Amino acid sequence: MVKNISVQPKDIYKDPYGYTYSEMVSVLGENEAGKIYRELYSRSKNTDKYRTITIKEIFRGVDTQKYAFELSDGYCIETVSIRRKTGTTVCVSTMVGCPVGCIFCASGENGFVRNLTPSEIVQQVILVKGKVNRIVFMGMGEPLFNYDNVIKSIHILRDRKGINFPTDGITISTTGPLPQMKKLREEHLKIQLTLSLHATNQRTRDSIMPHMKGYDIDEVVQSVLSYSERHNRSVTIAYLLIPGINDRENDVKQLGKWFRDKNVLINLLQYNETDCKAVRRPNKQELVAFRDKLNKSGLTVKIRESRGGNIKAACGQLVSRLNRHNESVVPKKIHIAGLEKESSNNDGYSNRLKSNKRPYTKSKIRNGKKGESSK
Ligand SMILES: C[S@@+](CC[C@H](N)C(=O)[O-])C[C@H]1O[C@@H](n2cnc3c(N)ncnc32)[C@H](O)[C@@H]1O
Ligand code: SF4
Repeated sequence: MVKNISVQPKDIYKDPYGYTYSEMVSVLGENEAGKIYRELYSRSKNTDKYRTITIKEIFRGVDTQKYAFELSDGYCIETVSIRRKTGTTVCVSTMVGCPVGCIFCASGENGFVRNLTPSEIVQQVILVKGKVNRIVFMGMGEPLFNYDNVIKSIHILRDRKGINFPTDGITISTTGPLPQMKKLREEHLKIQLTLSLHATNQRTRDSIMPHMKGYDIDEVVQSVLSYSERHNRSVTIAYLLIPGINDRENDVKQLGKWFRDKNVLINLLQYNETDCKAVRRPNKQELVAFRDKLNKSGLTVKIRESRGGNIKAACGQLVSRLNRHNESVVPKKIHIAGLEKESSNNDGYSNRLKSNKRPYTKSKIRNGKKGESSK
């Protein structure tokens, strides 16, 4: 039972999109913010206008846990916590679904449903167990397409009167929409930035990241370099190695041309399994060979260690399985630039399965009591 709650729910929830800035700060300043959230939720769960989130299920891996959260309107999101020697990293979601529809990522398979509010983003950090020392915006959704709410959530997390989270420990990973990249460059926020590039020419990028078609690849690259220069810090280029698609000599050459002698780390990603049949996971030798070629052309490269694959918690595997009516959303087949992919239309609703089949079992975590997932 939480004592001394100085702020009543009705005072806090003024904004339908979550707490206002100062109100959120006053809640987090209570030092027991997690408990308070749960208390507020238990008082308010019968009404839809309070945008609290609640743990529906926890999937446990070795050092990785995946949280399925239920939102107040019945949608689900997933969040991952990774335990490291130095502390816990939380990988937060910014949307239900994703409009970008990258062919290799499960998060965009059912299209975009809605943006998360600042409070829904912040609550993911607070409800996760462990001492969080890194927050990465690498869960479901494209953070910069939910720009205002993501920035607001960062202001809340870093507030001195709140949990005072160091901005340095926050990373945004983005596909690089240009207007938002320009805006981000001008923010007084020294966050870490990762650009999900994944290709070295427009045609390839368009075919694997369909919604980014309108953005010139060269300008996207220049915008991340410009962020690096303005803030005098290293940026990361995420490059998902897809054999036969983006692993040619020309790709090595172009990456060298763009990033040699720049303050850039290339992060090579290995495909984590989703339903996409058009992408093959490279083996370790292929990854190492590509890394060596990049190294030879003067680039700093790291192979990203992937965790949580056994509980579908690795990059690109997070999904929102339920719609607002708690029905499964089932992907249908579409064709993108000759590449076959499982996906649905963009509204996220019309492929509802009218059956009662639910991918999640009923919550095993009730009233703070946790249990093993059935997965
Ligand atoms: C899920 S995204 C979320 C952040 C943002 N939407 C983005 O694309 O950068 C985080 C990272 O996971 C990568 N990713 C997506 N699907 C993947 C998969 N199946 N295997 C490995 N990495 C994947 C993305 O390219 C991106 O670099
Ligand atoms: S990789 Fe990122 S942008 Fe692409 S569909 Fe997944 S979440 Fe969206």
